[in-house]
Amino acid sequence: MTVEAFAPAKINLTLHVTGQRADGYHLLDSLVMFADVGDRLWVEAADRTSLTVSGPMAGGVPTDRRNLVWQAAELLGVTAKITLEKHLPAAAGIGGGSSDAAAVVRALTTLYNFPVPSAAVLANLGADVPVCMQSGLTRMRGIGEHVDPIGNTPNWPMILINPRVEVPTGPVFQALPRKDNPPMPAIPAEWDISWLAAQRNDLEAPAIAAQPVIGKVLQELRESDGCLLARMSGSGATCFAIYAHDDMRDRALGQLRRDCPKWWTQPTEACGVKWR
Ligand SMILES: C[C@](O)(CO)[C@H](O)COP(=O)(O)OP(=O)(O)OC[C@H]1O[C@@H](n2ccc(N)nc2=O)[C@H](O)[C@@H]1O
Ligand SMILES: Nc1ncnc2c1ncn2[C@@H]1O[C@H](COP(=O)(O)OP(=O)(O)OP(=O)(O)O)[C@@H](O)[C@H]1O
Repeated sequence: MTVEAFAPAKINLTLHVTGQRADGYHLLDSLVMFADVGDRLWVEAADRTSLTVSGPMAGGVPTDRRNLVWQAAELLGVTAKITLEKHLPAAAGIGGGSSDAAAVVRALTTLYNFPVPSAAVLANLGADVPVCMQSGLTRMRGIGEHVDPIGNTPNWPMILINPRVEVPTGPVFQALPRKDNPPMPAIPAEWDISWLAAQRNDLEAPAIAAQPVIGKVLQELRESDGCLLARMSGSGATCFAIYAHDDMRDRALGQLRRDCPKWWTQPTEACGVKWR
């Protein structure tokens, strides 16, 4: 039997870095959503593990045990034939590898009728893997192992945009001058985009220092008509923008594709259906 799985892009709507553990990992307070764009996977039981990677973003993605999907099978103690179709750019701050790993954990636990490992165990694969087991809006804390579902993601018209520079996560965290920044306040029951705009991504400044083109992406988005909020996701370089209306989003997208044809640009909305 082959189990098909969808690995949606993870978007950090906010990312507050609030401290650092003795082992160097940073404490986070982040509001996370999942988009309707992502990678596709097919998983079936096999005598030994194999991985085939295809798709428009397959270039440079490891096809051996360096790939997080391979490590996900190892964590569960099983072997599997995994086919991965990459649509998300790698090292992009939208959880590509982590979302793929979470999708394989979901597929293999379904296939073998295994219990899903705890968030603390899944975090050993990557700090973003526990949150990627969720499908709705989620508050993530600790280094990523504390996940609290908040509810459905509002249906905003959005753009995801990556200027095609890879940003490794570790060095961006290390370049952060202050580790003890304020956490997010309590999320009001009636929160909206202006509340979101008052929050932060603390990794934005060090990521822009490493890759100044991220500053240009944010400026282009913020200057586009109807843009209510533009911010970087994760450790970058992917940024998101939320628009007042679909037609404004579509106009901005058309303009960005004409002006910056080499950038990865995707219209998106919240991933409304569970993982499919
Ligand atoms: C920036 C985020 O994308 C926000 O969602 C995540 O915190 C990163 O999650 P991830 O890519 O799954 O991270 P990992 O693969 O576990 O860690 C990569 C590197 O990022 C740094 N790292 C990661 C997560 C965290 N809470 N603190 C850290 O300092 C560490 O130097 C680590 O060696
Ligand atoms: N399934 C995978 N897809 C993409 N890259 C992978 C995968 N598994 C391992 N990698 C390796 O992990 C590195 C980081 O890629 P990934 O897409 O996980 O980005 P990320 O920016 O760390 O995500 P996050 O938003 O969690 O910080 C890549 O450069 C690649 O070598």
